[in-house]
Amino acid sequence: MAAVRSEGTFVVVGGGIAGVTCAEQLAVNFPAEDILLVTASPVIKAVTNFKQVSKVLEEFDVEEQPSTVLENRFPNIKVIESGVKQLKSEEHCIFTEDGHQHVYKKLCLCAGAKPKLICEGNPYVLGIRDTDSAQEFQRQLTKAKRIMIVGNGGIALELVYEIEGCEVIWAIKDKAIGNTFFDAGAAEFLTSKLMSEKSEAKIAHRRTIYTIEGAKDENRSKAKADNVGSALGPDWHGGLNLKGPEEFSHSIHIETRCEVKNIYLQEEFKITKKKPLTFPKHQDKPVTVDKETWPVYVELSNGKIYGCDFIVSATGVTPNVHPFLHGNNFDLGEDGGLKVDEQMRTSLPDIYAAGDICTACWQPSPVWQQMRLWTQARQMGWYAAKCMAAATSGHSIDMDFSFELFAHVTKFFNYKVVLLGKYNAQGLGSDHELMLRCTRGQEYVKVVMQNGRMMGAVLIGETDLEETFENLILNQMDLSSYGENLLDPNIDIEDYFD
Ligand SMILES: Cc1cc2nc3c(=O)[nH]c(=O)nc-3n(C[C@H](O)[C@H](O)[C@H](O)COP(=O)(O)OP(=O)(O)OC[C@H]3O[C@@H](n4cnc5c(N)ncnc54)[C@H](O)[C@@H]3O)c2cc1C
Ligand SMILES: NC(=O)C1=CN([C@@H]2O[C@H](COP(=O)(O)OP(=O)(O)OC[C@H]3O[C@@H](n4cnc5c(N)ncnc54)[C@H](O)[C@@H]3O)[C@@H](O)[C@H]2O)C=CC1
Repeated sequence: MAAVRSEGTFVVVGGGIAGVTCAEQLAVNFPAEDILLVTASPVIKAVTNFKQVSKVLEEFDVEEQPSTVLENRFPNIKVIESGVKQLKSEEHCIFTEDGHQHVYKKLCLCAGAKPKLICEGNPYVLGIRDTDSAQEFQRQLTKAKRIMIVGNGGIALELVYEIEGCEVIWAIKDKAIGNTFFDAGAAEFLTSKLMSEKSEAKIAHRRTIYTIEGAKDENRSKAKADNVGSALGPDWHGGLNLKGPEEFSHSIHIETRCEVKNIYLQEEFKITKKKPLTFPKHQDKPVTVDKETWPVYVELSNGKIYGCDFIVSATGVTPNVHPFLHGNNFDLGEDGGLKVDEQMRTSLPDIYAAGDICTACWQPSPVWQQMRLWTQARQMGWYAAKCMAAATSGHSIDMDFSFELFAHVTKFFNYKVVLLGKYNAQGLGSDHELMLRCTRGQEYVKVVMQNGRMMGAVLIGETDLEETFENLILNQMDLSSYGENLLDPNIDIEDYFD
């Protein structure tokens, strides 16, 4: 097919939250110009029901929409559903799979990230990123008696809570669950919730088993995708039936402080003649999975070997910089993302980046850090468009307020979770203090203090403290004189600081 050369002005690559937000904002700024949104996925992600909860905290839904919906809302946006196969930055041009090329005045790369799998190319190792990979996971789960989940971040936390009717072996490197979001205290609070709520269970006759290898209370309570689609987000599992074939609700066994050493397929395993561990012995085991053989065996660094039906690698993401950016001399961050400065510019002229693909390399506010999250993808996409617009008229703009304070609101184990600032004392060294308030089964409040100032907070449950704490972190007021009263449940802290 003959190449068609279009003279686009602003080109955005990626139909996820970062790319769509960037294109929308460019369309508003330049109503008389065409904005090209080039995306490999057949649907785009749109932010709906946006709510600014407080100065920095925001909540919104995310909808998959056909690209025509976006084009109808913004007549100057043209969506091209085709993957970019090559960028020629010196020629200010991208080449798409459909044989076309598009010249840009300014380009914003928002191609997201892909799962960083523990073992690439192994058909028994699944990553979850987009709708297709989530559906493939669901399909395989319906037949699975036991799976292994590797990783201790957002996806793993959500999966262990949602999966029913299938034994789950959860292998984590750390000694407590949820290391990307929580410290050991919060992890324990959540663990007890998982044990109690799930055992009381949605359906009374179902039984839950929960064991943590190496933890103090070792006993249970009774209680393949190509990854070109956009990343899933809040409530991604809501529409999926995450149910295995068995009749119990939960059966989770956690192996702490270990990594995957080897993965053997059934045939390889027979040759090595290793003896698999059976599921840890306990009296109320709800099901006996007396299979002699499993499709795949996982050897952990603690020497244990588990057979299972498949493995979910929930082990983080890698920015999508290959292969289409190959041959361009981008500066990359340590995590492999495109380095961007405080104006969202990459190291190459007229090329910006936003969302999961980029690595923020500006001097951040003392209470902000990058995390590859939905909210940051939206904020970066919006801000990148503003920067592109300003640069077009020869200006630069001040960093957007949303980068002043890290703020994330989400849900884990059915609890509202708010994370603010240096919520895990990230980068503060030993020079900090923690204050805690915890009511089992109800709320967990932790604040991180340094020199009498609040630097971060973890709020689990309906604490109603987010707005006040957000202000206290932002204004860096000296709180030394309040001491522990700060978390006294009998003091209405909102009134205190009004
Ligand atoms: C299972 C799961 C649950 C999550 N839950 C949450 C949550 O609860 N809260 C939260 O804040 N965050 C959550 N996240 C993270 C969040 O989804 C991402 O941080 C965010 O969606 C990233 O947006 P993005 O636009 O940068 O990238 P993506 O959404 O990955 O979009 C990238 C886009 O680029 C396109 N693309 C890729 N390569 C090319 C190419 N060569 N040519 C053209 N187009 C290309 C893709 O088709 C896609 O449209 C979750 C992620 C996952 C995987
Ligand atoms: N509610 C929320 O906010 C959610 C956010 N997300 C986001 O989606 C993205 C993908 O999620 P996750 O894959 O869970 O990434 P993640 O970054 O949240 O967690 C990755 C986990 O894998 C572990 N890990 C990394 N390499 C490993 C290895 N080789 N062996 C064992 N463990 C290893 C890390 O220690 C970490 O616990 C992340 O950006 C995450 O923040 C995902 C789900 C929910």
